[in-house]
Amino acid sequence: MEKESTENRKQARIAIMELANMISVPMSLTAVVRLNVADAIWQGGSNSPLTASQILTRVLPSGHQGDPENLQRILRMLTSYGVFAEHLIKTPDSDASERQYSLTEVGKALVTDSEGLSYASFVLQHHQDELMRAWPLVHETVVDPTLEPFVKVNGEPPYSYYGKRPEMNGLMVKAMSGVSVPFMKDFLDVYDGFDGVTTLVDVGGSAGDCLRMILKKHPHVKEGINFDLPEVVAKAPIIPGKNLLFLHLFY
Ligand SMILES: C[S@@+](CC[C@H](N)C(=O)[O-])C[C@H]1O[C@@H](n2cnc3c(N)ncnc32)[C@H](O)[C@@H]1O
Repeated sequence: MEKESTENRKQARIAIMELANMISVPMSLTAVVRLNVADAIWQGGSNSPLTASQILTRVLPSGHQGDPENLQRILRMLTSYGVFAEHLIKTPDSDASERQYSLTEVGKALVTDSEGLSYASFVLQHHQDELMRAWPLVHETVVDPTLEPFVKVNGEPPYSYYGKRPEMNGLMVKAMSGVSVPFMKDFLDVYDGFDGVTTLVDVGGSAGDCLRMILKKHPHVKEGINFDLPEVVAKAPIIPGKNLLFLHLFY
């Protein structure tokens, strides 16, 4: 075995500490989403680097100063994971520099677009209390796989649980739209597999975004069927001029 004092061994110990503390990364991401930092920096496309104090003046109600030092700690953490770019700017009246932050391509995914969508809802959806409470039980799936952790802590499977809670159901639908709409835009630019299709079924189609976009791009598809759960299709908008069916499975 290698000697305890080798550089490799030291690096390995640091790696374990980093892994043990990994939760700080997604939780910091959730913090900036809750504070709406990405929209505050983006401001219609300017993406001008801002200090933590300047960001706070944009995200907090007037009269609330907040704690720029704590925000800066979160921003620095996420800078090391490529969400923000950090700029060291010399302050005019001293030799000191101040830290300013803009959005990287990764950070821009959190900016609300013209359709009110972004990846922010996906972040929030994944970090709701009900899901977070299930994570400490992952090891139990090895010992007894009959009940998934979510069911153990919440009493029923995720989708039926969401269905009874309009807020969770709405967040799930919004998270899916935020992820799928930009994906489908790129996908439809290159995919030609819908030629000859007249009826299309989207199984688990959520609010019907993918179906809506396909039907718009391919008018020869006359009928779309969004096959999803009752609470989900209830939130799906109608597509004018198209024969769109909303079906659901009772389980
Ligand atoms: C990960 S989401 C995918 C959403 C959508 N396809 C998209 O890409 O945006 C999975 C979808 O499956 C649906 N689903 C889950 N269980 C279902 C069931 N038993 N019958 C029909 N749909 C179901 C959920 O409501 C949800 O909309």
